[in-house]
Amino acid sequence: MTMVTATPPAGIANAGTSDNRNVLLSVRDVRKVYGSREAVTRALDDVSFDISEGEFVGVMGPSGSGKSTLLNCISTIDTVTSGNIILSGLDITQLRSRQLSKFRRDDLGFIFQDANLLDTLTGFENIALALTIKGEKADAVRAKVDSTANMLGVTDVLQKYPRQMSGGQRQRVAAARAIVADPKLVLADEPTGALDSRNAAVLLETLEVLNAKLHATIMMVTHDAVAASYADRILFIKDGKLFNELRRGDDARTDFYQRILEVQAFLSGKQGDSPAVGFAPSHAVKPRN
Ligand SMILES: Nc1ncnc2c1ncn2[C@@H]1O[C@H](COP(=O)(O)OP(=O)(O)OP(=O)(O)O)[C@@H](O)[C@H]1O
Repeated sequence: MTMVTATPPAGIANAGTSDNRNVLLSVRDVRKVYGSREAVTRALDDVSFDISEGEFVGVMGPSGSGKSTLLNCISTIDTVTSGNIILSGLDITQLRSRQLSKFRRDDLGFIFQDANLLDTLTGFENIALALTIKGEKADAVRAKVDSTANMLGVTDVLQKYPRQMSGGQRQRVAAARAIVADPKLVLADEPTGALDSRNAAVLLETLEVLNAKLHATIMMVTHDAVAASYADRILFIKDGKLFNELRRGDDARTDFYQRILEVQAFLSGKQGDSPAVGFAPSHAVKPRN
């Protein structure tokens, strides 16, 4: 295991040193190349940023820009070609298989597009699984599951099986499962992708609760500007590179949403004039009047 002290990435002033909270995650000069010879894809091309403890960060970008690759490298499902990913001082690109399993189990929580609950387990059992695997005592498991379920409004479905729950309830149970073991980082991959707008809003409010009340650090990949507007900060990726960063600051969510739409429009080529070309920290992109 390699312990590394996080330093700001070279060449990008203040890149992603999000605020004065402690840095939890440092992604440093990460490159991911698929294929070889004539069929090479640089899915990630020297990507560097930090995420602070307690931050809620969205990752956006056009299809094929490298969002899933980034998430997969951070979750250690995929390996980087070069560069480092440091979580709480631990360089996770250097972990071996047993350490990797422990890291995924103890330090990460996952929320996927489809809830990925186990069909043969009740809501309670699904949420409790991570704690049970860790060997926690039954009383502690019950107390943690009950309080997390209560916080996320799924107490009523704890005895139901996933097929007996609505899509929104399944996603909230999945959110409870992601957070119950108190992971350092929650990774969400298009968590609202399979939900209608009402259930999406409930899930996003759930993520807000995880972030604000339970101080969960969340990194969420999304195509959806509404979903992204719940985050504190958005990283935009284009062609495997960090293209821009937006911070919500004190903006109302609706104002932040408008600024996100502006960058999205530019990224998809629908707007001729760049709102802020290049990776620019903080409030670089302002809404136009
Ligand atoms: N296993 C692989 N082998 C070869 N190329 C890959 C592989 N996985 C991803 N890529 C390529 O890497 C690039 C980034 O893909 P990635 O899935 O990270 O994009 P994305 O931003 O998540 O896209 P989407 O929004 O469509 O899910 C794409 O050009 C993709 O074709």
